[in-house]
Amino acid sequence: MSKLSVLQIENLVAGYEQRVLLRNLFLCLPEPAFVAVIGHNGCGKTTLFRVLTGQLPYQGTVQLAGHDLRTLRRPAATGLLAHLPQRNVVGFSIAVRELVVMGRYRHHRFLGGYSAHDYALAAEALAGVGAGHLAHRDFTLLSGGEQQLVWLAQLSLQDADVYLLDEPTQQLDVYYRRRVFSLLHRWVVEQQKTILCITHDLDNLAALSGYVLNLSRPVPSLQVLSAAVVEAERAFLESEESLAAHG
Ligand SMILES: Nc1ncnc2c1ncn2[C@@H]1O[C@H](COP(=O)(O)OP(=O)(O)OP(=O)(O)O)[C@@H](O)[C@H]1O
Repeated sequence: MSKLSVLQIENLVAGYEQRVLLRNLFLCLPEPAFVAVIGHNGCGKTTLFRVLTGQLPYQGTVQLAGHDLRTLRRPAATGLLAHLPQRNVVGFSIAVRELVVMGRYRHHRFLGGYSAHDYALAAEALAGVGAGHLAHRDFTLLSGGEQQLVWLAQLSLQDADVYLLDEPTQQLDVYYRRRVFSLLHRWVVEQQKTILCITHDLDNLAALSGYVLNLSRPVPSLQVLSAAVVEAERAFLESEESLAAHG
């Protein structure tokens, strides 16, 4: 193989005090790729993201675009990684377009305002997630689903190599759920991004191309997405056997 994997994980062990959640995980992500990270509640999906964003100590090796994760102080600031957490709260009134344009923060000069170009990109990003009409609304007054679309628009402006999304469709209705998955698919195909997306929304996965990583499996590994694979993983997650293994 001539090209380094954008994300390479070897023998990763991580968890909390008495509880190891990720045990000897190996992962070599092809680039670009869409990876659906699935598994039971509490199996360690968000914990994996906490490792990748430098919020949790771990054993083993994690390489991001050829850099040892331990040597990267702030992967987001260098454009290697962008992260959309499960809960993102804003405690003050702010216009949607002002929140979205902050996705351009790496291009922003200290004490300088955002440029007309930045705002044009923010408008484009909002339109891309189907939320162009929300640009001038107060973010804090939007519905949970509308807020989630705004976060996705902001994320798309960060222009990172690897995107980590923690249940991005959680609060969305059926139409927007499908729309978000096809948007993520476009980021992979058109912009060559690599996306790890935690989701419980198995219904939308079968139609996508990419991979699934089931962290409830005793030895999780990347599997190529297909209707048959999604059904097999659903059956595994619904089985008593898988719950017993995880309990
Ligand atoms: N700071 C912490 N200290 C101790 N235990 C924690 C801590 N954070 C999370 N946990 C526990 O670790 C387990 C895994 O949590 P994690 O958030 O990774 O699950 P998850 O797979 O993302 O689940 P869900 O699908 O419900 O979001 C849970 O049982 C959780 O209670």
